[in-house]
Amino acid sequence: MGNNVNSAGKILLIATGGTIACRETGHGLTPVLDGEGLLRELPELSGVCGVEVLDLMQRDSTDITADDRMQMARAVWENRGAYDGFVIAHGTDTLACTAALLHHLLPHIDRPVVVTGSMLPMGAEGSDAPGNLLDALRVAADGRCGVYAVLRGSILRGTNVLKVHSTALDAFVSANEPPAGRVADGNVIWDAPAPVEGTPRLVQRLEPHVFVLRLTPDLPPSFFSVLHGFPSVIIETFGGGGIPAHMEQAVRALIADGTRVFLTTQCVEGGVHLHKYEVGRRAEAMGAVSLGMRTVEDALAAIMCGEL
Ligand SMILES: NC(=O)C[C@H](N)C(=O)O
Repeated sequence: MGNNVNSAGKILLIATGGTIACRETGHGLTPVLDGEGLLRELPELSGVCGVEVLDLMQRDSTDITADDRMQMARAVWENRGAYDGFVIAHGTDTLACTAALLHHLLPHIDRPVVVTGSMLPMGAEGSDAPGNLLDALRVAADGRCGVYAVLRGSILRGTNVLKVHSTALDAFVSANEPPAGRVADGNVIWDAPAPVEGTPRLVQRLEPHVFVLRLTPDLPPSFFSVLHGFPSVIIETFGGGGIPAHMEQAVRALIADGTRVFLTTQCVEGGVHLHKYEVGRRAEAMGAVSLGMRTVEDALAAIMCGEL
C-alpha cells in the first residue's frame, strides 16, 4: 500500500461525543447526537465520499481515558480492510491527547485517520461543526495516510495539535511545525510531504502512569516525594529549560529511585534547549532528558507507548 490510498472512497465516521454532538439538556451541554445525527446536518456530503458510522461512545472529551483511546485505535485497526479512511468526531478539550496517542498507537498506519470536533454544537447558529466535519471527511477521502486533526480548514499533524483558546472558534494551532496542509473551497491542499512509509502496526500495551508537573518558582522540594514510584514524570520547566537550584537534590533523588524525568517547557512553542543555559546543563547532568520540540501531549503519548 502506498502513502495515498485511493481517493473518494468509503470512510468510517467514528462518533465519540464532544461539543460537536452536544445538546443543552438542562444540566449543561451533553453529547447526545450519534454519528447518523451528525451526518444528517451535512447535506453537502453527497459527492465527497461514502460514509458509514460507528458509534463508539458519547463522552465529553474530559471523560475520555487511555482505554477509550485504545478502543478508538482498535476500531481503526480492525476496520482498516473495509474502509479507505477514518474520521473521529471528538471533543476539543482533549483532542490533542487523542490525536497524539493515535499517532503513536498506530505507527505507519496505512489509512488516513482524521480527528475533528467543534467549539459549538452541530445545528447551533454559526457553528463550526458542519465545516469541520465536512473538511475532515474531505481529508480522509483524499487518501493521505497518517493521523491528522482537521479544524477550521487547517490540517494539523497528530503530533503537533495544540488547543490554545477555550471558547473561540479558532481554538487550535499547529505547535512547532507549520500545518501539514489546508482545505480551501472544498479542495485539500498539502503543504508538507507525505509521511515516510513503513509497516503498520497497533501498539498493544499502554503505560498510563505518567505524571506531568508544572513547575512554579517556589514549589517546595518536599513535593517531589509524592512522585516516587511513577515510572515517568514530565516536568514543564520555565522557558529554555532547567531545574531550579533548590529543587535539584529532590529531582536527583527521584531519578536515583528509578523514575525517568523528562523536561519540557511551559512556553506554548519553541521547545526546550537544555544545552543553552547553565541551569539546563545542570539538569541534563543529573540525568533529566530533554523533550526537545515535542508538545506535552506528544511526549505523553510517546512515553505511554514505550517509545521514550
Ligand atoms: N468543544 C468541545 O468539544 C468541548 C467539550 N467539553 C469536549 O471536549 O468534549
